Amino acid sequence: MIDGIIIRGVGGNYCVDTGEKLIECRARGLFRIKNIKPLVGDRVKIRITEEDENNGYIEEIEERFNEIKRPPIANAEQLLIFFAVTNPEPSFLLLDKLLIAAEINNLKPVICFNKCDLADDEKKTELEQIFINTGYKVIFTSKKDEKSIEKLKEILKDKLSVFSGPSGVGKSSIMNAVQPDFHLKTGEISDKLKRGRHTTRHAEIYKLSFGGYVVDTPGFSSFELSGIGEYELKEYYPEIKKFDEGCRFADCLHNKEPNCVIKDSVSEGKISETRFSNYRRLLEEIQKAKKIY
Ligand SMILES: Nc1nc2c(ncn2[C@@H]2O[C@H](COP(=O)(O)OP(=O)(O)OP(=O)(O)O)[C@@H](O)[C@H]2O)c(=O)[nH]1
Ligand SMILES: [Zn+2]
Repeated sequence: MIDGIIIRGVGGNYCVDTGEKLIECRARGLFRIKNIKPLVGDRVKIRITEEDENNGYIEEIEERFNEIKRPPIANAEQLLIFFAVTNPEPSFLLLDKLLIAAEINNLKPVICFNKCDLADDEKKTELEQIFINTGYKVIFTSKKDEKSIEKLKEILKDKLSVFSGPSGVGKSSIMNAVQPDFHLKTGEISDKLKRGRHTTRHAEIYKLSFGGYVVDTPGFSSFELSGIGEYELKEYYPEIKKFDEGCRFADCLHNKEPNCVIKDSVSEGKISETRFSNYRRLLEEIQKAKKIY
């Protein structure tokens, strides 16, 4: 049997990349009986059919370490969270929601501020400071800056990465800068894909010539905080967790309680005001939703 990764799945046909070539596969009936549906991103073992060396059967599916829903993809490793330094201005609330989504889905987040040719060093430092003490990786890219593209390539190399972020921040441009023939490969279907991609359930990951795969997923932006409890929210803010031991109340929500050390950490600049105010907004959203139900 040969190892491979499912890179595309349409109507029960799966395209498996073995590293050497692409094999069109069907799944063994066994999976249907067990109610397992192969997913794009699945690591599989396949058997080539005797009649045709370009066709095969999926015999085994390796255990998944995660699974995202929209689009359905298994084993994604990183979430690239794209925003522009400006034009459009970044929404830090949406950015935080994407960080939480990454955490929930077991993806390593990488914050990527694109169009950095439009920002000076002061602006970049300001953006970096927002994520002080979070431990999150923050990078700056520009399609006009070859060095920044090389750095991004190192991050993407040999991993399955999901691109997320709002429209207009430059995700497609960066994909094309990372691999110029993306444009050609996706070009023919891109118009149709663009119109349909918010509703389409067909998922596909794109192979990088230097190793690794990427997928663009606008669906990830429309993320809801459903399922997170009010006391759980702070678990998704590493810098709050870092300083929250000194808080006199073990169950402090760091919102309206008096003498909260987290508020001191904010005044001291150890936690950014932007992040803290987003935390409180999300907390209020969660509390409001709780009252409705
Ligand atoms: N100055 C500057 N402009 C950029 C950069 N990257 C992209 N742009 C411009 O930003 C606009 C949007 O770029 P796209 O690549 O289409 O953005 P997108 O995130 O893929 O948008 P959707 O496809 O709608 O999700 C285009 O006019 C690009 O030329 C950059 O690094 N610097
Ligand atoms: Zn507190």
